[in-house]
Amino acid sequence: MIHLSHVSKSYKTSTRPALDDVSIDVDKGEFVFVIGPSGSGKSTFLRLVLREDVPTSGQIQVAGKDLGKLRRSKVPAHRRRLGCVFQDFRLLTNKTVEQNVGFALEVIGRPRAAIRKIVPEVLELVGLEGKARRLPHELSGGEQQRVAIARAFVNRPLLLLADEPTGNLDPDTSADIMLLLERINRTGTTVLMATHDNNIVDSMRRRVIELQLGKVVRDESRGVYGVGR
Ligand SMILES: Nc1ncnc2c1ncn2[C@@H]1O[C@H](COP(=O)(O)OP(=O)(O)OP(=O)(O)O)[C@@H](O)[C@H]1O
Repeated sequence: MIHLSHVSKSYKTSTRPALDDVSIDVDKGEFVFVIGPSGSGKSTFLRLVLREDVPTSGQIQVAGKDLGKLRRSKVPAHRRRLGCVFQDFRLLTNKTVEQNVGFALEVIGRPRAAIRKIVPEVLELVGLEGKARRLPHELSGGEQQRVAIARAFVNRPLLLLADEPTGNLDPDTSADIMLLLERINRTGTTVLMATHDNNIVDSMRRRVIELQLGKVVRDESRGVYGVGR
């Protein structure tokens, strides 16, 4: 699903590379945590997979596509095949829950009748039935993240990228969000999640890729966050 081969990324204004000769393979259906201290390159990794930025050297393939060969005009289509969830939810504040989710279908040209059918199904999946008409500010943080997950998942993406999705949530709400991401993973969607949350990583025992100063220092199946961090 994701294949990185000797990928390095240097930002113009930085002295050391944000990613330094990183080679990683993630298979379809895996659930992978990307951990590491602040500045270790986690977000950079996710941004390269999303093709929000390009590597300085090395090759990246996502879902069979070589991103280095992807024409600029095909980048939006590539991004739409992936789902993304962020720490700060990034909902459209003036749109209701159902409009936020429906919008993801509108932009890919799904007919109105299909949108009317699919949106309630996805809202039920994330446990937000009954809240479709609310605006984001009328929801708790955990509910807002559920909307963001519903929006990311409504196109049934092959891959869901989550950058610190529980970063703004309390432990109980975070655990609920993780149950939801697990459920999405069980549908066959590959999940790649950057996190600082040691409790979540330790309780889920999934693959852990640890970055330090832009290098992979650990890649373990059924890993833990690590001692003393
Ligand atoms: N747009 C940018 N321009 C210059 N340097 C950048 C840019 N984005 C990130 N960096 C640098 O690249 C390195 C990796 O940053 P990145 O955001 O990928 O780390 P991270 O592991 O996601 O950190 P955090 O956990 O704090 O989100 C850092 O040294 C950072 O300062």
